[in-house]
Amino acid sequence: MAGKQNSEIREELAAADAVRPEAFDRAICIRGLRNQFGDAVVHDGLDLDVRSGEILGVVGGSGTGKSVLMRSIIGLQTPTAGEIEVYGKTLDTIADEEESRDLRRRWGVMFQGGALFSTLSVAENIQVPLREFYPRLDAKLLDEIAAYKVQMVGLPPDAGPKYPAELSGGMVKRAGLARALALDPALLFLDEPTAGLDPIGAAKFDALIRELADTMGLTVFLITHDLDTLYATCDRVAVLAEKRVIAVGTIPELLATQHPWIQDYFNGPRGRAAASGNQSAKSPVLGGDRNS
Ligand SMILES: Nc1ncnc2c1ncn2[C@@H]1O[C@H](COP(=O)(O)OP(=O)(O)OP(=O)(O)O)[C@@H](O)[C@H]1O
Repeated sequence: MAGKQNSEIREELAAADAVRPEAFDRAICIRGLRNQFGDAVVHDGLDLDVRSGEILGVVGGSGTGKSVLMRSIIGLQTPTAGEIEVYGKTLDTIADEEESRDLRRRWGVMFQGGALFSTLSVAENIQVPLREFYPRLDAKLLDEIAAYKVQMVGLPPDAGPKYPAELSGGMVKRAGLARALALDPALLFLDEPTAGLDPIGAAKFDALIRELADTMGLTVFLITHDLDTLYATCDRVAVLAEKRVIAVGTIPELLATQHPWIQDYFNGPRGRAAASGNQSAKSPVLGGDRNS
């Protein structure tokens, strides 16, 4: 019976491909975005394209609206004005609930700090989006998928039954990533994934993101303050300042611009240290101590 249900679900999935990410050169297209809270204008005339298959780093000073931008894209924040398309669809104008669900299951989100449910085990956390989108999946398959995701992010198998409070900071991040990957998304949003990790743990996490993105063909929207992460993982970087994206490109391209914030950011002492560290450790080592 369970097998029949699961095969039916797979057939439904194949049939319900209203959104086909592989058909789009640009995963995300934003034009004229404005976000305003009371008198405070956070974004004004913000344009940004995220290319399919790239890891795009998003940087900017504190309060420049990186998280608000991410929340706007995934529909948690209704913009004051402007247009946001994800795989050619605009979330707030999709009338059909099925189509909206189809779009939302194409992305996974890892919020700042992991945002795991503290009363659920790691495996149960991973199963939350699966239960939401596929309520008829049976318990055995849910457990199998959770175990696979645990392995995929480099957690030991015994991490599945553990609760977030029993995990190290690095393991919490990996569990958050596993949950974000639960639905096999095409698009992954990461909000400061390495914040709070020690440099070795952060480097391992960077390598994990790069490896997963390459093997799964993911498009990644990655908010970070971590210069090492930019050098280790990102194909391009978008810079938020002056209420919009002032520049987007590879790090060498950004370095060629004369904008003072960009120069301070990449050519300041930390930027130079990250650049030289990137030269001497081009490919951080995967694996090793999986507790970090
Ligand atoms: N729901 C809200 N209501 C009012 N103001 C908000 C709301 N959400 C965000 N803001 C404001 O929008 C601005 C941008 O916030 P956001 O969290 O996007 O910044 P950020 O660039 O991600 O900052 P950080 O790097 O410090 O995380 C801040 O001034 C914040 O106080």
